[in-house]
Amino acid sequence: MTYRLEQLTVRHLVAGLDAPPALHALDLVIEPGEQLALIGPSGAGKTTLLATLACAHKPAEGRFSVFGQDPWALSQAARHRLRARLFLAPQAPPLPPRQRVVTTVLAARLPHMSFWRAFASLVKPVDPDAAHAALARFGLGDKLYSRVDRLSGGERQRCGLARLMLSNAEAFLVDEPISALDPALSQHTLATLQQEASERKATLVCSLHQVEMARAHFPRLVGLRDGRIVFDRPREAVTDAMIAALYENEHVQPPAPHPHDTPDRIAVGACF
Ligand SMILES: Nc1ncnc2c1ncn2[C@@H]1O[C@H](COP(=O)(O)OP(=O)(O)OP(=O)(O)O)[C@@H](O)[C@H]1O
Repeated sequence: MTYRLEQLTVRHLVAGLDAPPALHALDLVIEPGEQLALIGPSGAGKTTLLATLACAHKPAEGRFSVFGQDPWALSQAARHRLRARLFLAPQAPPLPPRQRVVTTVLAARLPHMSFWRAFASLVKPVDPDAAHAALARFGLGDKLYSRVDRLSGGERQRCGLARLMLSNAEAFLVDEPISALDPALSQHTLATLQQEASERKATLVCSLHQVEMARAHFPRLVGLRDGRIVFDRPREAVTDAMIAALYENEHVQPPAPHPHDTPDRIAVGACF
């Protein structure tokens, strides 16, 4: 299996001290090639869970295995090798602003290169065709030689996903990949990610705020709230009532009308 979490609790460090748990006693098993969406309100723990699956957070309690190994029982070098089999795509990828897109995308291959080849590739991209092909899958083929800081937020997000295409990862951990995209691009982007994962038989775990997209695209939905798994079901078994309960009381109240925005005032204003 790809992941096994048993009673896993994760805390962030705040000012050097343990904060209250961001994830509480999670039990989760993810098989190779599975595609699942993490949904839940803001602060539910989706990003923390993805980072934990990427071996970026050491759990405080419980048992955790990736490809049958406990990463935190391994040497640092072995854990590094294990991490190279995983790819975490953050919502806002930290891409070097002054770099060309081609160099940034090809950086996905750095963990698998020798030091000198990696160094040389930073000076002169070694395989621009591969970078172009990966970018083209997200509609960004024409941005190959653009500077990263000239990309829009949505383009930067897709640039991060193009990196994923060039990695050798066996598990894709993708955090809100469509948060900066319009509906048509969102559909295309999710379909591209899912197709790549299927072809490689890679595991795909994707957090989404767009619940209907999650229900439409993913066969398994995991609902998180307050750091706990509220449900973990095939999509057919997830009802509207379960979704409503997951997000209950999470709606932000609309702001009170401004005293000057009364209909009278608007009508008067409209005369000018
Ligand atoms: N670096 C951090 N340091 C301290 N606490 C953190 C840190 N990152 C997240 N948290 C806390 O952990 C909890 C889970 O946050 P997380 O970012 O995982 O939620 P999320 O479901 O991804 O939220 P969103 O949908 O808003 O991105 C929250 O209470 C959050 O305040």
